Amino acid sequence: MTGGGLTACIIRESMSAVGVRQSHLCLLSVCPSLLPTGMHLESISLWVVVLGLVNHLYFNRHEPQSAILPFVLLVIEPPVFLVVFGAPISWSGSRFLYTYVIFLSSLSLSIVLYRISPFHPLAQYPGPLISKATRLWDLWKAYGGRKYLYHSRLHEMYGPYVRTGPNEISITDIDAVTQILRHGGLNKGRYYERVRQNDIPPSIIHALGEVHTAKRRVWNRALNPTAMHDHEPLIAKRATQFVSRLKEHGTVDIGCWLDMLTFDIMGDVTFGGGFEMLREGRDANGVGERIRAFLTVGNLLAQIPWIMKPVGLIPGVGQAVNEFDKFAQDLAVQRAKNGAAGRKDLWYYIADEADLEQEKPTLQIAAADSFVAVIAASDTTAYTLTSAIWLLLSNPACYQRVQQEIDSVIANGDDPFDANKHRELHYLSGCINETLRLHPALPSNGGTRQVRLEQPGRFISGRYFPPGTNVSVATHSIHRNPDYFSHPSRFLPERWLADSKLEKHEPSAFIPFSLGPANCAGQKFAMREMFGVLCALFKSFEMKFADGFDGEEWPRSIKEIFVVARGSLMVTLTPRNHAI
Ligand code: HEM
Repeated sequence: MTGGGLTACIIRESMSAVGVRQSHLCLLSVCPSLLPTGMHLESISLWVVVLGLVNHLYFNRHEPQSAILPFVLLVIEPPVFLVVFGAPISWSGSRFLYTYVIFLSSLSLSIVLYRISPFHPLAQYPGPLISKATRLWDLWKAYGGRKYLYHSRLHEMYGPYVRTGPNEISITDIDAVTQILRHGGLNKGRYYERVRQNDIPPSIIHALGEVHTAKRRVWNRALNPTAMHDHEPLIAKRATQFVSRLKEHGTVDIGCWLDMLTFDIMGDVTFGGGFEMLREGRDANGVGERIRAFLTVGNLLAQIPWIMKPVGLIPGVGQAVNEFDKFAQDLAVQRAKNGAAGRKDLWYYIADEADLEQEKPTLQIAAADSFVAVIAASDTTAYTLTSAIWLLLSNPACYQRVQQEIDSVIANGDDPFDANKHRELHYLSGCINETLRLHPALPSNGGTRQVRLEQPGRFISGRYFPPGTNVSVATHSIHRNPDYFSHPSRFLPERWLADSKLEKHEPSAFIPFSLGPANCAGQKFAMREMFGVLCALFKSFEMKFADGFDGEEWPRSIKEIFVVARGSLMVTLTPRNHAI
């Protein structure tokens, strides 16, 4: 064996020992005999460029599951290459550095040129050059919480199909969106992978295929009309407490109080109680903070799924996620210990306490799913209610009309939570729909869907989506598309009334709860809650923006973090003589 061959052999062995698979070593097995002996810097540079191109070719076909392997390879390849192919060991550090620069430059350049070239499989889709070249641009927009607004502007410029990443298309064509989300459409993509990569069991949000179907069966049972009989009194009880707590204050951040209300409701409905934020007047356990930290970090990491694992290992970054998981586990353990408190809460169904499923979930799995109820139901509903109040206060004529309607349907002393009365509140229904249209709680419908890399490409609405394409459903843009709704940016609750005169109104383009088998499991619950809370508020108070509060500024505080985070909405409440 020659000296170079022996070195290569040692390196191969030691790399195998640290877990680098044989197939990856092929990157290093460019035959030494091809190289001239006693190579000069120039000829080495050429071969390092080739090494960069070989890496691109390899990773282009084998998308990394995590950045750890590519990172290790990128760090060790240039020095290994030099040693294997006989560069003098006496070479100075600056020459090694030079080799790295050449290697990384050739690799990056080749990636970028390919992505923006006409040879890329998504080349036919229009979009900004920077988005075609790198995901870092979208990551930056997501960091500011305004990615959905940026995508909306791109759709106005480029049309219904926009390339928003090297392998990502954002879509506003509702025919395509329906095909993507319905049965047989596209699976949830790598955005949802954080949990799938870890030891944490997937919740309903992350699960795919049969696992999802089984979970969804349980959720449907937990929120069906019979189960709702148990949940509804809890909503009414908390909403009544909410009103009486508000009466103790003249001016409040209504968004913050709505957060506390929805968390308390979901604490009761899911775990038989435990948060008591309304009583304390604050989020004493930091539940909301933990959820928002978890969603913010998760949403950013998910923009580039393969960096999730290594970045998650950085202290502080993974901490938000881990703390959150532990918190969910603690609540589950507590509830399992306390029992059902005489009522069938969501835990009763999710943990299958009635033994209806073939396989009973472990405590860890049930904890993951039941905490989804708190995440999925609280911020979404609180944000929609806050937006409804903001939109009504910003449109005084609509405010007057909805108040008159509620007063005429729900007489003083009547139950504002009566579902039969809610069915008569057509204008209020229009206000809620219009809020969901203009301010969808998941502005990008959650994460991306994907044509999986290992599957054949798909034709959707007559267009080809090659394997590996991520597809983003731009709910916010769809809802504000003039092809689907007349005066799309205006708050016009009457567009939802039977006698509406507005020319364009496309109900199939109204998707705040998503579509298909993974649509919102709690849609009816959310509607019941929002009708009840708004009726209780309008019967109890006159509302106006607090003195000195700039109502027009509030929308600028809205940030997408999968769901939505937003700033304070200061409102002055004056009790009415319409006691509930
Ligand atoms: C205004 C309030 C709400 C809105 C706008 C909303 C919207 C959505 C959307 C868009 C999704 C799809 C997410 C994705 O594909 O990643 C979703 C999923 C889900 N939502 Fe809601 N939601 C609301 C309230 C609720 C409530 C109150 C509950 C429970 C009581 C709930 C439970 C769920 C669950 C369990 C899922 C996952 C469904 C599945 O994967 O099969 N949501 N929601």
